[in-house]
Amino acid sequence: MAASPTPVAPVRSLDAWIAENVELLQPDRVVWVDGSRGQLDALLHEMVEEGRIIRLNPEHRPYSFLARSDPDDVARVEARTFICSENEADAGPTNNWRDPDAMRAELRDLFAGAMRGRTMYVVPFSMGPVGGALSRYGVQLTDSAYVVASMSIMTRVGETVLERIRAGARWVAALHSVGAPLEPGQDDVPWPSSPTKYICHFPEAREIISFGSAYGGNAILAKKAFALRIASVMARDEGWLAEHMLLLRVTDPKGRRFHIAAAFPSACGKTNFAMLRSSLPGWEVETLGDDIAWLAPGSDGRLRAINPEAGFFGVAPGTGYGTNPTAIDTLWGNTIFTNVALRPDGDVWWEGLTPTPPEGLVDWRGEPWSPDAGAPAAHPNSRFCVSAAQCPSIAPDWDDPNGVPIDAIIFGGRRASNVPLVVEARDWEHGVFLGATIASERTAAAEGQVGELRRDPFAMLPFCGYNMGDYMQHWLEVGQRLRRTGGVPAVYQVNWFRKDADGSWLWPGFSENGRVLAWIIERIAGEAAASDTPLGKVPAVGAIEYREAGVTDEQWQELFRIDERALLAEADDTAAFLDGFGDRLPEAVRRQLGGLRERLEQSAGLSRRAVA
Ligand SMILES: Nc1nc2c(ncn2[C@@H]2O[C@H](COP(=O)(O)OP(=O)(O)OP(=O)(O)O)[C@@H](O)[C@H]2O)c(=O)[nH]1
Ligand SMILES: O=C([O-])CC(=O)C(=O)O
Ligand SMILES: [Mn+2]
Repeated sequence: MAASPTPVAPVRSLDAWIAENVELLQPDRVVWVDGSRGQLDALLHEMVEEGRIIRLNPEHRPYSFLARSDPDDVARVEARTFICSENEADAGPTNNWRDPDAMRAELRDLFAGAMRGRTMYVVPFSMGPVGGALSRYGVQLTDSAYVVASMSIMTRVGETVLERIRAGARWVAALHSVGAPLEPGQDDVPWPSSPTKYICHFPEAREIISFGSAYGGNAILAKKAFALRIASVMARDEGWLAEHMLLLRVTDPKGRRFHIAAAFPSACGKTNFAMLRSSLPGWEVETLGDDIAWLAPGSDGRLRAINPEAGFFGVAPGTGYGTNPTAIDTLWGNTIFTNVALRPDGDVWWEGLTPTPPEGLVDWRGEPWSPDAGAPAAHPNSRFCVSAAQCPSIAPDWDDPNGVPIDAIIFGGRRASNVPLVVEARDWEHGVFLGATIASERTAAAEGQVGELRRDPFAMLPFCGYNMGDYMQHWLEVGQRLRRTGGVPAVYQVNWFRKDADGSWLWPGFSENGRVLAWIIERIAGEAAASDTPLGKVPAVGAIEYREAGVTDEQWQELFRIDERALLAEADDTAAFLDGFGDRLPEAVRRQLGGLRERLEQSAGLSRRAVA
């Protein structure tokens, strides 16, 4: 039998891979994306003409567009996301696994003829500045013009990358189809997609195959699929870290500069923190990245980080002048919005942009909307896609290929109870434990029940390309290596989302998070006081001026209240979660849990005695 063309054969050469996929997918035409403004302009114009996107009123929002997705294609589909490693154990208990050969066979059937009636775009892209030591290349084939336009904003696309690949640089193969071929005479829809969805990763082959969705994290394959899932495997093999982290530089009133990387789960505040305007005078934050960081021990012995992306794919709802003015100033134009509401004047709106909605809105589905509709006008996971360079707080050297040296790593999550506003880890091993045991309430960033508490280790639950137990071990090893050179960053845990008994936020968040950042920096500089708790060190009395943030003494106490009984119950839950990793769980993580339980028991005993 003649070898059938397959999207899944080991990649021989770029041209052979494309030729095989053209034969299998049968697109009407193939277009190479060259990264030029002219080509992107023409593509966007064509999409407007075809009714796929709406051009916003240029008087309000120049060169900006609104895309409305299929109502069944609005978020990442974690249940349809697979790590197809050769051994199931290498995917680990937190990933869906499929046998790579079986998966490839199934995908081959799905992809046969999948691009009939459509254009196959060839998108060569670089994660990180082209030519940078930490940068990596990829090529995405896609039949979605929306994905091409988004990739052009989110990554460095085009000729310069292609030259590197032609010169022999390694690259990741990323195949994508919306899975909606057009038969002759068949009418198209604005957002083609398929009810059958597969987001598949082949870690050993460094390959991605995505079918059926055009939504961000499922389809802009440079982002979650490459820069996190495949890159985390590369990082494991090569001794670095690929993380779901924002990157920022903070300059204190004395003019000293510090660099922070922070991992919060999806829709838990990375973009907002990366663009922080601190309420504390004299503290300046510059943005380096808002979602993904690649970190590697540098020749200077420190952990250095780059933002591999070139744009922001940010959550719209909740973004307003009162919360994130920098983001609002970033979005003045040149932006692709997805699933936000449309105003009658041709501009956009979403919940939180202004305190009250304007009259005459059209909702994200394209239906007339009024405040009594009983559902938000913008989808809770509606997004903006805009170039990083357009952000007023972007650091002038944000795309330095050598990255920045990291002083502190912060882990966060969305927790109504139990987790204090801020905690300092006792050391790196304790910090790894804090990262490994993050739990967070589910958000609209993925399909599923919003609000449900789940474990999200390192904010990487949906993004780790291998066994999460091995991943914890890898973190411990990177720390050991940095310790030898004196470059271990400090580690902190934050929680902006603790609530009181009535369900109101205890902490105002946003610009007031600058007070927490200042305490962290002063700790690193050896200038701020802390007190010990069973969870780690917290700000000493007077170390943070919370009253200036409008927080009462009672609220402050509640923000740091340690409920030993609830925390011991959570520790039991943590033990059950960690047991799931079996012999892949590092001993150090188990030891940390033991230490936490001991400290909590002791503290509970002390308070019992105090009461008696
Ligand atoms: N209450 C409160 N809400 C916040 C805070 N920071 C961010 N949010 C809200 O949380 C939501 C998500 O915030 P983002 O900054 O977009 O989250 P992200 O981590 O960048 O999300 P992804 O792009 O999904 O990875 C938005 O609705 C924000 O308004 C905060 O300090 N307090
Ligand atoms: O991947 C997406 O669709 C957006 C994102 O940043 C996340 O979910 O963390
Ligand atoms: Mn994200």
